[in-house]
Amino acid sequence: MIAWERVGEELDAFGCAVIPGLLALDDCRAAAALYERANLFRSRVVMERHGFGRGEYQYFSYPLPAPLEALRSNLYPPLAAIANRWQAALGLDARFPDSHAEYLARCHAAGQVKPTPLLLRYRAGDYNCLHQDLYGELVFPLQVAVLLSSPGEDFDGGEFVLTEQRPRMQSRAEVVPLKQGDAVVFAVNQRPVNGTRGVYRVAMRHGVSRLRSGTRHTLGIIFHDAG
Ligand SMILES: O=C(O)CCC(=O)C(=O)O
Ligand SMILES: [Fe+2]
Repeated sequence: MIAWERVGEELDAFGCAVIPGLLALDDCRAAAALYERANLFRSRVVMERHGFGRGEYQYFSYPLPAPLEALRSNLYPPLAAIANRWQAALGLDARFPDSHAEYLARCHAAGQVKPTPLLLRYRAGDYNCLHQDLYGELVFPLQVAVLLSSPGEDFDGGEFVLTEQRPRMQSRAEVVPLKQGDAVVFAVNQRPVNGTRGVYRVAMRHGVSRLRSGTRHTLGIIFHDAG
């Protein structure tokens, strides 16, 4: 069982929350091994070629592997409830539908048809520059990354980091400690913050610090599709 109430509170307070042990260790190993199965993916990105960092990732093709499809659609409804709370706090009228199938139908109708779940692979010296996974007008405001490798065992360094850009203020950084199988839920872009003079928005970015040794795999679950 996922403690969604705590996850929601931490997202409200910090823009990120950990779900401990979202995947069992066997499932982590199985998911990381998919990286070698080129036929499962629609494209491969070598980060250095684009100035995104160092390391690589691949976007899955549709149909997604069944466990990934299930994870994406099962995580969506509780996250949509949080996202809708954020929409209200920001004074925005649009609401996210209850099911991921409905949300994807909206993405597809808007021309965002390409699947966005991805597997990432980092080796010694690799890193992922601070970024936002925006792929078109439709943006689901929360996303999930699952650490598939074991820190201190499979790799060292390579920490998940977030920054929060506050209006006319200095940025705040957050390092998220993860164990193998843990997931981090975080804001894709903007989130509401309660200030003394009402709600204001901050913009988040995420990335990964330099790997000191070993190999690190992650599974990224993004809920909007790409144009
Ligand atoms: O490797 C990571 O921990 C971050 C992956 C990432 O950028 C993502 O899932 O969008
Ligand atoms: Fe990302």
